[in-house]
Amino acid sequence: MSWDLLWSLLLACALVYLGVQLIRFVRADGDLTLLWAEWQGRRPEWELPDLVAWVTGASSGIGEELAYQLSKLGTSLVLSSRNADKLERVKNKCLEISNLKEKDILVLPLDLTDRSSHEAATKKVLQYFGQIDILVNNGGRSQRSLFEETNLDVYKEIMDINFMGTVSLTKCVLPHMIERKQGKIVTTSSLMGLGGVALVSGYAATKHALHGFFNSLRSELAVYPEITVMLICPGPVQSNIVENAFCEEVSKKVENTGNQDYKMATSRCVRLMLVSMANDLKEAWISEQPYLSFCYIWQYAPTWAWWLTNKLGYRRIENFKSGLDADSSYFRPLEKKSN
Ligand SMILES: NC(=O)c1ccc[n+]([C@@H]2O[C@H](COP(=O)([O-])OP(=O)(O)OC[C@H]3O[C@@H](n4cnc5c(N)ncnc54)[C@H](O)[C@@H]3O)[C@@H](O)[C@H]2O)c1
Repeated sequence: MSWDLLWSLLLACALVYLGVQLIRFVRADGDLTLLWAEWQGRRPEWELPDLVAWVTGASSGIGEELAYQLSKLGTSLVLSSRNADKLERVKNKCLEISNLKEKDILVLPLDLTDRSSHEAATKKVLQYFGQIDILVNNGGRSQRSLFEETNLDVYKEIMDINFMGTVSLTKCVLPHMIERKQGKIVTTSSLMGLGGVALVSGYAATKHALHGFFNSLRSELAVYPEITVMLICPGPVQSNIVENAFCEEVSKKVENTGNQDYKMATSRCVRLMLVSMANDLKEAWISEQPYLSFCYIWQYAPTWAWWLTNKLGYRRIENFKSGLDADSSYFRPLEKKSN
C-alpha cells in the first residue's frame, strides 16, 4: 500500500472519529464533567443504597421521580412538600416499585416558607433515621410573567420559597453533617441560575442567589472534604413547573401552560442527577440542545450570547402569549418525549 493511500485512510478515520464526537457533543444532554462521570464514573447503584435522603418538593415532577429512582436503589427517604396526601401517594408507589419497607420512608409535610418549622422537622428526621446523608433542596416554583406587569410581591414570595426556604433548611441540616464530617447538600437550581431569559426575571434571580450562596458555602466547608455542595442546573424538563408557576400576581395562576411533551424526560434528568450525586459533582448542567449550548456561550462569549438570547427572548414572549410553552419550537418542530 502506498503512503498516500495510508495517509488518506488515516485522515478519513480521523474525520469519521471527529464527526462522531461532534454528533455526540451536539446531542449531549449534560456538561462535559457529567458526561464523563456517566461514562467512566461511579454508578448510583454502587454509591447511593443504604443512605438516607431528604427530598423536598417530592410530591410532583423532578422530586417525585427522584423518590422513585432513589427508592429503587434502596435509599431510605424523607419525602417533603406541603401536601401530605400527595406525599402518601408517592410513598405508596415507592413501596410498590422497590424493596423498601414502610419504615424506610418518612412522609414529612413541610412548607419552605414556614422557616420556623424547619428546625423541628430536622429533629424529627434525625430522631427517626438517626442520620441525613443527602439533603435534596428541590422544592421550588417558577415564573411566567414580564417584569413590567408583575407585582413586587411575586418577587418577595418566589425569593422566600426558592432562596430563603432552601437556605433555612440547609442551616438546620448542616450542623448534623458537620458533626459527622460527611454528607451531600444537593440543590436543584436551573440553567436560569447561569443565565436569564424573558418571563423569568424573579425566578432567575432566586437561582442566581442560590449559586452565590452555595458557591460561597462550599468554600467555607473546604475543611470537610466529605461534605459535598452540589448545584444541579436542569434545562426544560417535564413536570408541573409551568402549571405551578407564579405570574403577574401572587394569587394568579398561569392561564396557558402549553404542551410540555417536547421537554427532557423527567426520568433522564433524574438519572443524571443521581450520577452527579454518586460522583460528588459540584455543578452539573442537565439539558438537551439548544439550551445546553447557551451555558457554554454564556461563559465564553457573553456579548454574542446576550445578542442571541435577546432574539430568542422575543420568541419566548410570542410563544407564551400565543398559548404555547415559552421554550417551545425555537429551532425544530415539537417532538413528544416518552417519560
Ligand atoms: N421542570 C423544569 O423545567 C425545571 C428546570 C430547571 C429547574 N427546575 C427546578 O426543579 C425543582 C423541582 O421543580 P419541578 O420541575 O419538579 O416542578 P413541580 O412544580 O412539578 O414540583 C415542585 C415541587 O416543589 C414543591 N413546592 C412548591 N412550593 C413549595 C413550598 N412553599 N414548600 C414546600 N414545597 C414546595 C411542590 O409542592 C412540588 O412538590 C424546582 O426547584 C425547579 O426550579 C425545574
